[in-house]
Amino acid sequence: MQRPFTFINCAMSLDGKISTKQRHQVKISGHDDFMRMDSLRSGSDAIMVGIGTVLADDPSLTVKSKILRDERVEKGFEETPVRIIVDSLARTPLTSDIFKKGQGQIIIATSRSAPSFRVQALQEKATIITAGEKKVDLQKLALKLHDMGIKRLMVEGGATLNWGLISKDLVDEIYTFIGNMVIGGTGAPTPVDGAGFNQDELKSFRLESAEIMDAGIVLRWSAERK
Ligand SMILES: NC(=O)C1=CN([C@@H]2O[C@H](COP(=O)(O)OP(=O)(O)OC[C@H]3O[C@@H](n4cnc5c(N)ncnc54)[C@H](O)[C@@H]3O)[C@@H](O)[C@H]2O)C=CC1
Ligand SMILES: Nc1nc(O)c(N)c(N[C@@H]2O[C@H](COP(=O)(O)O)[C@@H](O)[C@H]2O)n1
Repeated sequence: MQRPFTFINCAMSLDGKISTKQRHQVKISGHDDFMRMDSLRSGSDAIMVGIGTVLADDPSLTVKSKILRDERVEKGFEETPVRIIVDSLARTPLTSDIFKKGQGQIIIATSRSAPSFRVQALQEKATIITAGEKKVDLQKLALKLHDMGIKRLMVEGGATLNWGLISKDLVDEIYTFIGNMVIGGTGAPTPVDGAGFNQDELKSFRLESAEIMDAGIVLRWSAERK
């Protein structure tokens, strides 16, 4: 299957949470880790998030460094990589920051269950890709994105989308920044939530590097294929 090279970047607390139990955003990364993330964004054809992250954090997903934006333009790319929201029911608010900041293509991936009036409203602002019946079929979406020229895809969560991609073997690398705070809370999201694997189904990743950064550490993992 021809699909983009796909990597997840996430930041978690030392107890393995990516936001509070109320899904409030926490500044886990420090300055250097945000710069590392910005550089990963800049080097990607597209950045993907789930609708849960849009509703919780309202990210813009733009490249923040002007130097990196200028470098992209010099190489003939848009300042902002393509931004993709995985949004089965087309719930993306029309007032989202993603529509206000940055430029370039925005893709909303929906399923056939999305109400047509919502899809029509979003069509004014984004390219709509329909894949799957009840929820977005991530394998089909990956194929379509590859056909559209997206060869390097950065995924910025959240917990449910990460599970959807990893459980379908669609992830090649994971960057995990581990920060120095404890968030706690039984219901607080972790880097990968969803249904979870059974004991005999676990996916393995190989540790490629570990670097002390800010008040924490960043790990790079690559998928071990069976
Ligand atoms: N610290 C960090 O690095 C980050 C933390 N976050 C946190 O993650 C939380 C949001 O995570 P979630 O609520 O889990 O939402 P999410 O961002 O993972 O979006 C999940 C939604 O994606 C949609 N989806 C459609 N098709 C899917 C499929 N086949 N598989 C999986 N999902 C599919 C569904 O509507 C699902 O509800 C927020 O609290 C946010 O702050 C988000 C990004 C980065
Ligand atoms: N890498 C990272 N470190 C943290 O400490 C975070 N809180 C997050 N959160 C995610 O970062 C994105 C913000 O994007 P914009 O600055 O609005 O472009 C968004 O995806 C958050 O969920 N990430």
